[in-house]
Amino acid sequence: MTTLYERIGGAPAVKAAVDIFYGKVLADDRIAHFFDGVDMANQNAKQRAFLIMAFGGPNAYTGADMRRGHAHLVARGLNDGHFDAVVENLAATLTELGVPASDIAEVAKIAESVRDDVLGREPVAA
Ligand code: HEM
Repeated sequence: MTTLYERIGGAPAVKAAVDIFYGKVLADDRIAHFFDGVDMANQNAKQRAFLIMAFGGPNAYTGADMRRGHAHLVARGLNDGHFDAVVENLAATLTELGVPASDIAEVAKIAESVRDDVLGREPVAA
């Protein structure tokens, strides 16, 4: 049984998606300002880590890391609308790369699983 990460194309797909995704994020006035002053040398590694996690691939991050990694952004007002914008840009990137809608839906679900951690709040009861 192939994993979502493998189906999407594994590491080469991540590589292809990084530039498209990052270009979209930086062109998006809703969220570009969060990346002001972020170390560009680190950005590529960060984007890769982001995408591998979103594709359900092997990653070294936990929910606690996601809280720590975004706490300074929450302090700057990071909210659900910003999170939605990132997921939207990710879905648009994958659509451009020809990923089927069913797989994109699964990626969005994985992103949802870290929403409360990224936004620094306790999980809301379903
Ligand atoms: C599915 C949701 C998300 C995932 C999986 C994710 C993943 C990551 C990862 C792995 C890092 C690197 C952490 C580290 O090692 O330092 C990171 C940092 C970062 N994330 Fe996210 N992220 C998500 C949502 C967001 C959102 C919604 C925004 C803003 C709109 C955002 C903006 C940033 C920025 C600016 C950094 C770099 C911070 C810095 O270097 O100062 N992320 N993210």
